[in-house]
Formats: sequence, C-alpha cells, structure tokens
Amino acid sequence: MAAAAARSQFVVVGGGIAGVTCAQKLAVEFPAEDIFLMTASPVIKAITNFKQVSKTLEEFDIEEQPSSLLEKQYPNIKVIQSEVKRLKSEEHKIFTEDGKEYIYEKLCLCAGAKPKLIFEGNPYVLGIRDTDSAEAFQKNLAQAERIVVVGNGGIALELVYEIEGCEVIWAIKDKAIGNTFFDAGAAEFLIPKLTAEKQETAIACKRTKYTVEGREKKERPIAESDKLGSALGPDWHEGLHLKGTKEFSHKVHIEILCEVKKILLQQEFIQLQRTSLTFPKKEKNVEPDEVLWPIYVELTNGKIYGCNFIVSATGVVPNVKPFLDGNNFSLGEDGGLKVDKHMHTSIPDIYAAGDICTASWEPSPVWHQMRLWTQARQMGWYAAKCMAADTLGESIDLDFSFELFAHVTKFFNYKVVVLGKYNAQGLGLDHELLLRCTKGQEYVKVVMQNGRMMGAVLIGETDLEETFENLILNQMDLSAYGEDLLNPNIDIEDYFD
Ligand SMILES: Cc1cc2nc3c(=O)[nH]c(=O)nc-3n(C[C@H](O)[C@H](O)[C@H](O)COP(=O)(O)OP(=O)(O)OC[C@H]3O[C@@H](n4cnc5c(N)ncnc54)[C@H](O)[C@@H]3O)c2cc1C
Ligand SMILES: NC(=O)C1=CN([C@@H]2O[C@H](COP(=O)(O)OP(=O)(O)OC[C@H]3O[C@@H](n4cnc5c(N)ncnc54)[C@H](OP(=O)(O)O)[C@@H]3O)[C@@H](O)[C@H]2O)C=CC1
Repeated sequence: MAAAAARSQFVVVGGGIAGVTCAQKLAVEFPAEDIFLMTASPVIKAITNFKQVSKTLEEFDIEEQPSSLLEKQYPNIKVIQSEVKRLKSEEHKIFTEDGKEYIYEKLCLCAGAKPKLIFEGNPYVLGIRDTDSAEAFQKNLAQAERIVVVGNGGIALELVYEIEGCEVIWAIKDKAIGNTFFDAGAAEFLIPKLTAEKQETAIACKRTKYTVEGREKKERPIAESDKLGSALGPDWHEGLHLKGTKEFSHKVHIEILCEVKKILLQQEFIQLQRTSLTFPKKEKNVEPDEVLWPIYVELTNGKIYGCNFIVSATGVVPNVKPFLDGNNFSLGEDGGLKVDKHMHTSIPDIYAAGDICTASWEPSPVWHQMRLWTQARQMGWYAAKCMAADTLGESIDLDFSFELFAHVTKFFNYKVVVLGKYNAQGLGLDHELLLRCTKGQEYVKVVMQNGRMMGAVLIGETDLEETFENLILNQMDLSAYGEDLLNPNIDIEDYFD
C-alpha cells in the first residue's frame, strides 16, 4: 500500500533567497504550523546581517548553508530535499523525485530561473547560474587562452572585468556596454577600467555580499551537476580564481551590434576555409591566429573568432518546466508565472515569488521588475505576508518595497546605484537627462520628467542615493532648480533632506 501523503498548511518550493525568506516569514507568523520547504539542492541560501540602509536600499550578506542549520534556527521549518517532479493543482498535491506525495493548503512557488543559453546543448557553450556552474566555468577558464562572452547584462559586465590572463572577445547586440544597467554615457565612463591594470583592493561598498559557508573548510555539500542549484549573487566570483593561462590582466575586445550566427567545430572551420572564396576577413585589431582553436564563433557582422569556449550570459528563463506542466498557469511574456499584487498566481491557493514570477500588477511609475537578489527577498517576504493575510481573512496593502526600484551593486570596482526609471524605461521621448561626470571618479545621471525626478544612475562614491531616493519618492517639483540640481558646489543633501 502506498504511504499516505504528508500534509501541511504551507508548502514552499525552492531553497533560494525567495523560498527561504518566504518559509522563514511563514514560520514566524505561524509558529504552531509545520512549514515544508522543498528544494532540489542540498544547500539553501540564507540572508544574514540584513540592514535597511535607506527607505528602499538594503544591505545583506548571503550564505549558502546546509538545510539542517535553517531547521535548527526555525524548528517548524521542515526541509525536504527532493526535486518536485509534478504539481496537481486541482488536488492540491505535489509529487517529488523520491516518490513521495505532499498535500498543501497554500503553496508558494520559488523555483527561480535558469540561464537562457544560446545554442543550448552545445558542450562548448557555458552558462553561469549556481555554485557548480561557476566552478565548472573556473575550471575551463584555467585552461583557456581566449573565450567569447555573449550578452550585455549583469553577468557579462562582471566577467569581462574579473577575468585575467585570458583574452575575451565580448560580443554585444548593442552599441554600448551594459545595456541592462547603463546608457552610452555611463558605458563611456566605465570603458577605461577595462583597459587599465586591475586594482588589487576592492572598494568598500554598500551592497550585498555573497559568502559560501564552509567553502574555505571544504565542507560544502557538493550538488550533483544535474541538480537545480540556487542562483549565485553579489560577489560570487570573490572566492573563485578567474584566471586563464596567460600572464596579462585584461585583454578585452568588444564587438558591437552583433549576435552569434553560428558555432563551428575546428573541422568545420578548416573545411570552410578550404571551400569558401568569400571567407570573412579577420578584424584588424585582432592578432592573426597561429593556432587552431577547438571552436569558432561566426558573428552576424561576418567576423569569425576562434576560442576555447563560449559563455552565454544572455539572461534567464523562469523555471516552470517541466514540473508545472499540465497546470493552467497564466504566463508573462518572459515565461514567468504571472502574479497579482498579492503574489497570487492564476491558480487558487498558489503564490509565486522571485525569479520564477512575472509581476503583473499595475506598478508604481518608478518601479519595475528585474530578476535580482533584493527583489527575490522582498517578494518572498511579501508572499508569506499575503499567504498569512489570506489564511487569517485579513486585507493587506502592496509592500512599500515595490514603490521604488532601487538596486546597489558594483561594476568594474565602482559602486553603482540605480534608482527608479534609471534608463528612462517606458518614459518615451518626453524626458530630459541631467549629467555630471568626473572621469575616473563619478558619473551621475538623473532622469527628469515634467520637473520631477523619475530615476538616477550613480556610479562612484556620490553619496547622493538617499537624497535622490527621497526626491523620486516624493515627486517634488524641481523645475526651479534646473541644472543646479547636480551642481557640485551646492550641497544638495542639506538642501533636500
Ligand atoms: C552569476 C550571477 C550573479 C548575480 N549577481 C547578482 C547581483 O550582484 N545582485 C543581485 O541582486 N542579483 C544577482 N543575481 C541574481 C540573483 O542571484 C537572483 O535574482 C536570485 O538569486 C533569485 O532567487 P530565487 O530564490 O528566485 O531563485 P534561485 O536562487 O534560483 O532559487 C531557486 C531554488 O529552487 C530550487 N528548485 C528549482 N526547481 C525545483 C524543483 N523542480 N523542485 C524543487 N526545487 C527546485 C533550486 O534548487 C533553488 O534552491 C545574480 C545571478 C547570477 C546567476
Ligand atoms: N550586479 C548585478 O546586479 C548582477 C545581476 N545579475 C542578474 O542575474 C541574472 C542573469 O544575468 P545575465 O545573464 O547577465 O542577464 P541580463 O538579463 O542581465 O542580461 C542579458 C543580456 O543578454 C542579451 N541577450 C539576450 N539574448 C541574446 C542573444 N541571443 N544574443 C546576444 N545577446 C543576448 C540581453 O540583451 P537585451 O537586454 O537587449 O535582451 C542582455 O544584454 C539577471 O537577472 C541579472 O540582472 C547578474 C550578475 C550581476
């Protein structure tokens, strides 16, 4: 006879930041209930040293921990380490890889996302998502002389700066680097850092910090390589030695306005060279190759580069397949589970948070979703609050953290703060930009619309984030200040605080 299904009022799927935060909050709200946290990975991600540094900017450390530690800290959380294979939402049932069944009253799906790889399945194309894929990347890099990085977002920006001793061909679709965070002006400000020798000391910066519990002690449980691990986060590369076989620091060549058309094996490349009369010419500033490479990348601009392997840093796709197949979830354009302003999916009693979901409520004019560590935490926490409110029949307002988009991070060893509609996203042509830039030191851009501040990019130690956060939140009419808003001789902080 099959074992009876275990029951819990609250089940959370996913041991990343969204799932763990959700389970923790539920455990505190309902101390008499068992909270089931199901995860495919043997380790969970936990936030430590959380600090609210301003109204919307937050600072915390991340630790990869054994699940036993979470159960010790929260005795009513039961971690079930088994991949969820199937959901039968009409029966409120979950089926795990180890053959067990679980019945939930309320379920929160926090299964994250996975890299959206170009040429998926090609063994020379690597993605970076979790600790295991990062370690696999490091191992390959240690043998490499040249790699091609494709993509222009967060991971690519971090990689091209961090990699040493290996030539990098960076292929981007856009005209300027870092399209997900910057405009061409900010990109121009950052570029010299790619050609300079790398500074040894990292700047102190208010940002989240990623640590792996026990990495130094070599105690971290090793996830099986086909298991779905949690996403890495800030400073993920700190513990890794990202070095190729050469002795130089940076050697980055950027190919703009192109994508990868084809990947050729060495044999295919040789064949192409023999047969093609119109064989594409090499880029002038790339050394003629004396060696044969394991793989060749043909770009849409006609150039071909040989390399050891390719990193596809081309975004993520929410983890909804295959375990949610057969349920009729409404999906967003990006493939995420659509959630309303109470983190409900389209199926009763099922909530979602973090990278797996697509925020589908009418957002504040200065907030948008981005798949980031901070939003995973905020959504996990708020989803638990919504589950609690629904259970207790209470009403709940959208959390304040969704009032303003705020992200603090570090690129090219600069502190970077992005606020609101920092790239004038969705503002059309009806906006103006104010700029202040001191080469090598700071880059400040604000986005104004009808005299109101709608967004800002702050690179360097500007100390302007709290003031600008307030100005965006209170939508004060700043028309009278004109360009003086960024006048370095005016102490703007005293003015507006
Ligand atoms: C290299 C890298 C660098 C990054 N850097 C930053 C940064 O500097 N700042 C920032 O804000 N964000 C950064 N991010 C993004 C950030 O890491 C993610 O947005 C965030 O971690 C998402 O959290 P999550 O809990 O939604 O998903 P995840 O962390 O992906 O967790 C998903 C969890 O679900 C589990 N799971 C998946 N499928 C199943 C299943 N079928 N059954 C059971 N369990 C399942 C997984 O094992 C995992 O535990 C980075 C991401 C990467 C990859
Ligand atoms: N410091 C931080 O805050 C960091 C955050 N992250 C987060 O981790 C997640 C994964 O990072 P990442 O993979 O860099 O994803 P991102 O979404 O940040 O960037 C993906 C990039 O790849 C481009 N792209 C998409 N498809 C193709 C294609 N077929 N060919 C060429 N380029 C393509 C995108 O262009 P387009 O936008 O035009 O589609 C975009 O420039 C993201 O959510 C990111 O925000 C990661 C690292 C650091």
